[in-house]
Amino acid sequence: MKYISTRNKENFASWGQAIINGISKDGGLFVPESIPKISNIKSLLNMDYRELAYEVMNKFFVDFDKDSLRNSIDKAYDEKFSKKEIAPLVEAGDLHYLELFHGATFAFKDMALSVLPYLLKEAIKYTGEEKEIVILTATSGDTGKAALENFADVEGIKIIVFFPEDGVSNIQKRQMLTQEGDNTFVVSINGDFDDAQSGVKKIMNDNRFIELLENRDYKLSSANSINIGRLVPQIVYYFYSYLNLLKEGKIKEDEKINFVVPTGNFGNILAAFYAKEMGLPINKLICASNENNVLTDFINTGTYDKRRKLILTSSPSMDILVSSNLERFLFHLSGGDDKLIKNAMESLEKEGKYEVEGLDQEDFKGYFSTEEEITSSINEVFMEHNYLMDPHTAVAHSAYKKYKLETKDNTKTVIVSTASPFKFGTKVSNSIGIDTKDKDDFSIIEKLGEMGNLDIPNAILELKDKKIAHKNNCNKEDMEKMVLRILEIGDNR
Ligand SMILES: N[C@@H](CCOP(=O)(O)O)C(=O)O
Repeated sequence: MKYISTRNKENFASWGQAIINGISKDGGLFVPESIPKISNIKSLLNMDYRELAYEVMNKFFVDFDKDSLRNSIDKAYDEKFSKKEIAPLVEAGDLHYLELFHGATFAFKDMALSVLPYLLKEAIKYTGEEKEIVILTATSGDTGKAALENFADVEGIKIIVFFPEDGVSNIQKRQMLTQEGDNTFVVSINGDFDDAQSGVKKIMNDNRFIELLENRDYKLSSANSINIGRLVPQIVYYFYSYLNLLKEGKIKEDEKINFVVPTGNFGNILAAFYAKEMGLPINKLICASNENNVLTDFINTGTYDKRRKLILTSSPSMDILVSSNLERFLFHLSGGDDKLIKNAMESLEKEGKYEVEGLDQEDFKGYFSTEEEITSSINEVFMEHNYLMDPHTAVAHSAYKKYKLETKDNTKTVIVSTASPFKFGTKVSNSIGIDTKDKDDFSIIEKLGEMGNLDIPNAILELKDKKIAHKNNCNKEDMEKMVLRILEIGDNR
């Protein structure tokens, strides 16, 4: 199977090149030339997470050596995950929560980033790439730590993470700044997530910079969801949760279900779209945003307009105005119209907006949640069902309530639960009535654990005494210089 660029179908890559490059040289994103199908979903019923991951990923990476793929999956989804199911489905009231935060860094990013290092290593073998890989990552909190943790000490790979100095939670920041591993580098930037993400994309498309690095035997790659190697593993848990409902007799064969996905960069919900296209019976995909509601507006009007101020919210992983993966979605929806995508992306770059007409977005619904609504969702679900949600999951819960009110749809619904409440202790605590005034992050978390009757993960408790290992900071304009400094390359251009 070939991977083609959303901005020029003539630019294509093998799975290995697509994973190593992360992004196409024309600035587009790699997509599979056709989305593979799984015709007999029921035949997957008794598979565990690893077996299912193999079935799904093998469809996308067809000429990946089969044993190596199985091996990569087995090594990725092991005891790093604290639940044997890897992605448990928890029932609370009439909803099911697909918990994707039981990996090493307590956010859904572990679902793909625990396997990406293995995929990348295999891609290096497959393509014969000889340069040292330098992974650039932009993060608003969760991706950064998951990428650092999973790539730490991987031979032949360096990882540099850029995060907005004031745009992540205290725990997320501490998780990143205390990261060990000689190949890991963390840089806070004086700017927001969009600055970090556009800075990384700019670097990855700067031919002179790439040449400078290549002359020093470095090759750039990405651990963000612009990399197709991030998206394919995320498709698995949509199948897994559906099959769980089926196995438990909660739905009948072929019965359609809804997923509500809190999303900023549109990667998680795009993975759900791929699952649907592969044949998973999905009714509606409900796209949940926080007050940075560009996606809600786009789904409701067909106009994508980033000309607004980025709002710092209690769900920082979604504080994004340029949602990268929408580009892939539009490409598929338009039947692969690369000209349309190129024009739309140019218009976004130059004018800050684009419009698309006549694309059938029927399967998607979009809603956003305010801070007050997030608070009341966390409170309501805790008081009624004793279930504690993090603010991102609460965004999804609150979006679902609006959907339900508007449509009266009774389809069985899964809320995609993307992070542990302990990463966002203050907001969650305040929402359930814990007084956090003058308390430090760790005493807040302890109280939250008590109230919620939940074990606090050791890796979170240990953050308190861990040494700060990274102190780099730069202006958003100086990200290239920072990369050169980290790689100890002089710039004589
Ligand atoms: N949600 C983000 C922003 C980057 O998203 P990604 O899925 O493209 O890596 C984060 O947690 O950093």
